[in-house]
Amino acid sequence: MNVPIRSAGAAVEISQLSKIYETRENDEVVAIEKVDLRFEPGTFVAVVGPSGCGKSTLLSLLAGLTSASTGDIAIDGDIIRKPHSKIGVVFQSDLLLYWRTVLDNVLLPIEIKKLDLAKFRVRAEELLAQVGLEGFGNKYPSELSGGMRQRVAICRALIQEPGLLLMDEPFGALDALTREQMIMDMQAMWVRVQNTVVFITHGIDEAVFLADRVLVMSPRPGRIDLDLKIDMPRPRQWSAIHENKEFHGYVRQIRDIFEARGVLVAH
Ligand SMILES: Nc1ncnc2c1ncn2[C@@H]1O[C@H](COP(=O)(O)OP(=O)(O)OP(=O)(O)O)[C@@H](O)[C@H]1O
Repeated sequence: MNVPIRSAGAAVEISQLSKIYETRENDEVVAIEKVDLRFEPGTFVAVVGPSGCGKSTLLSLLAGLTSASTGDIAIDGDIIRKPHSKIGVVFQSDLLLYWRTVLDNVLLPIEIKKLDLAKFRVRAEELLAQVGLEGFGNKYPSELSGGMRQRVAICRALIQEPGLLLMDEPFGALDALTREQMIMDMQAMWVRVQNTVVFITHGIDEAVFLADRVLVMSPRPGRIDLDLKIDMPRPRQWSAIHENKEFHGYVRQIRDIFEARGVLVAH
């Protein structure tokens, strides 16, 4: 029996969310300050902002890996205080276990939760096939390229059909050509799965290319400076995007915010 690939996107409600870290010197670092956001189910949200503005903190709060200082986050009405099966996470580093095969890495969350492995094996194989890794299930991570390993990490995050997929600079460690391919594949994957995605990146171009909404965060303490709706039809073509006037208009708006804030952005 085939396990459906499409997950129902989760609704996300963030209310008055703040995170204050205490340093070893007993100083307080306000990483996120009173953020209110709502993501409709099935929205692709990209988050950009200067280094240290609190992007990873926001993601970690959404993942239930860090506790909030004030406010809360609800996923389909459930308040998140710890990791949740409706949430999948992909980090910059693939974090695969080198002694497990590709298939066993994808199935790791199922094994940990003691769910029916046989049922999820079919889904794992389908997911691998969809990201171009058909027949790679028995390989080990060391036999794969960086881009292939990151695809495996994405399959692992999707294995439980999470309504919310969190991605923290997932293509940041890849070379330029692999990154372009991954951006196109990410679009294709998301069009199929249609879950809610929060995608953190330093790349304004990949944010605008992939997202329905781009959130621009201010320098610390992180607040939302701009909430930009990206109204471009899909599928979007990476090779043609740089000739697209609408694309440039969105990129310009984001750069203007950064420049007004004195944040340097690469050209
Ligand atoms: N565990 C911690 N203890 C103290 N301060 C922290 C801790 N984690 C993060 N910070 C501080 O909180 C702020 C936000 O950090 P965060 O990693 O969320 O930023 P970021 O936008 O993801 O940065 P980058 O783009 O460089 O990855 C920074 O000033 C950072 O030094």
